[in-house]
Amino acid sequence: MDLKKFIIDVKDFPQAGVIFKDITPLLNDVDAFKYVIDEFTNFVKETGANVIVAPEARGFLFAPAIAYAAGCRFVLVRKPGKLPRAVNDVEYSLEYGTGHLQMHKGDLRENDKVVILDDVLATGGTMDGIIKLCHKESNVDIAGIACLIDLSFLHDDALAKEYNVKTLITY
Ligand SMILES: O=P(O)(O)OC[C@H]1O[C@H](OP(=O)(O)OP(=O)(O)O)[C@H](O)[C@@H]1O
Ligand SMILES: Nc1ncnc2[nH]cnc12
Repeated sequence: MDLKKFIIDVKDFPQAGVIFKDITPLLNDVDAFKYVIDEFTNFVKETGANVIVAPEARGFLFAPAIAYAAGCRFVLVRKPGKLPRAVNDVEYSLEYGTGHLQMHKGDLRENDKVVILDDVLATGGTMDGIIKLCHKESNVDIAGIACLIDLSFLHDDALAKEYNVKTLITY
C-alpha cells in the first residue's frame, strides 16, 4: 500500500526548519491503519518478542493494537511527571528538543524480548533513549525496532547495523 499519501508535510512545525510529518490522515483511514497494524503485528511475531515498549504520545496510537494482535505485553515510556510509581529515567534529545523519558521500575523482566515501537525515526535520539531505558531495568533483549516513518536523512545507519529495524515509509 502507498502509505505516503496518508502523511502530510507541515513546514516549520513545531519550530522553524522542521518539516513535520503529520500522521493523522493515516489514523483517519480504516484500510491504512489496519495495514500498518497488520504489518507490525507480523514483524513482532517474526521477532518472537513478548513485550512491546512504546513512548507517548504517538507510539501509544499503534502499540496497544499491535500488542493485542501479537499477544504481547505493552510497556509505556512517558515524559516526566506522568508515571505515578518509582521510575527509571534517561535524558535524551530529538530533532526539535531535549528532555527525559521514564519507565516504571519493574515493568520489564529478566530475559524479556522487546520490540520498541514508535511513529517516527528522525535523529534516532528518542530510540537511543528508549534502548538505554530498557537496559537500565534488567537484562532484556531488544528483538526489534519498528517505526512507521523513517526520516533516513536525519540519522546514520548505526541502529540498522545493530538491530532488526522495520520501517514502512522512508523519506
Ligand atoms: O528520532 P527523534 O529525533 O528522536 O524523533 C522522533 C520522536 O519525535 C516524536 O516525538 P515527540 O517527542 O514529538 O512526542 P509526541 O509523540 O508526544 O508528539 C516522535 O513521535 C518520535 O518519538
Ligand atoms: N519531522 C518530524 N515529523 C514528525 N515527528 C517527528 N519527530 C521528530 N521529527 C519529526
